[in-house]
Amino acid sequence: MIRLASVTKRYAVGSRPALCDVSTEIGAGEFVFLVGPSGSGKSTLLRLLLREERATTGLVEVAGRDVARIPDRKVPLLRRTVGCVFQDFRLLPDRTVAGNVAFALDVVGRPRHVVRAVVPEVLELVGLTGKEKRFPDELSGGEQQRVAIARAFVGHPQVLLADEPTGNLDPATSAEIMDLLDDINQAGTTILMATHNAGLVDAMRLRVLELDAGLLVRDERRGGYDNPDGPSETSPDIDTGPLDTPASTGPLDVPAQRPRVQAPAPTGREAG
Ligand SMILES: Nc1ncnc2c1ncn2[C@@H]1O[C@H](COP(=O)(O)OP(=O)(O)OP(=O)(O)O)[C@@H](O)[C@H]1O
Repeated sequence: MIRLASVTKRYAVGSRPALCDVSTEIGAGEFVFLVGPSGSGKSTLLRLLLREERATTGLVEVAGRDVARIPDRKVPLLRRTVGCVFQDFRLLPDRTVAGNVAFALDVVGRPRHVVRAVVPEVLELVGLTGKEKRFPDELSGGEQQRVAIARAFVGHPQVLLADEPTGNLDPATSAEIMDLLDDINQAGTTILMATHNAGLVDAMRLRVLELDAGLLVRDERRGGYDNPDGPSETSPDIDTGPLDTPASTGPLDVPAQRPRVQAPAPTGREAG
C-alpha cells in the first residue's frame, strides 16, 4: 500500500538530508507507528506520501502510484486515497462540524445528495452526532480531533496518515482518539501514525518504524516506543517485512481483537 525505495529528501542543496536512503513497505490494512526524536524526519516522510514535498531521490509509492508523477492539478484527488490528520486539527474555523466534513467531499466534486447522506454517517462513527452545527471553537480538543478524523475518513481513503494526532490532547482523550483510529484500521484502512506518545505505542504493541537523523534505524513487528537496541544504534534492525493484513471495506463494526488503550500515565514525552 505504501512503498519507499531508497528515499532521500534534502530541503536545500548541500544540506543534511531530512531523510536518508529510507526503504520500507507497509501492507494494506497495517497500523504502523512512526517514532523518533524531534527532527528525525517523521513529518517529512508523511509530507512525501501526501505529495506536499517531493523526494530528492528515490521512489515513493502509495496504492501502486508513484506520487512524484501525479500532475499538480491531480494532487487534490490523491486525498481520495490518502487522508491525513494533524496535531493542530487544521479545521476551518468559520465552518460547522458538518461543514468541515462536507468540505472534504465538496473539493473532490462529490454531488450534494451524497454529501448530505454521508456526513451524518461519518459523524456518528466518530461519536459526534448532535454536534453537527457547532463551530470548532465550541468543541473540546478531543472533539476537534474527531472532526478532523471524520473529515479525513469521510471519503474512505485506503490510507490514513496521522502526524502526532494526540500531541495536543490529555492522556484520557488521547486513548479515545487512539481507539477511534484503531477502529478505522480494523475496518480496513492502512494507518501510519507519527507520534511521541510512548504510552500509546507501548500499549498497542504494533509495528514500529523508528527514524533517527533521517535514517530508518528500526522496523519492529510488535514494538514499543523505545528502541530495545538503544537510541544510538546506527545499523538498522530490520526484523520483519510488512504484516500484509488484508484490507476490508466493511463498516466500522469492529470485533474487539486488540485491547482498548487505557489512558496512559503522562510520560513527559508527549510533543507540545
Ligand atoms: N520546510 C523545511 N525546510 C527546510 N528544512 C526542513 C523543513 N521541514 C523540515 N526540515 C528539516 O528536516 C528535518 C526533519 O524534520 P521533520 O519535521 O521531518 O522532523 P520530525 O521528526 O517530524 O520532528 P518533530 O517530531 O519535531 O515533528 C529537520 O532537520 C528539520 O529542520
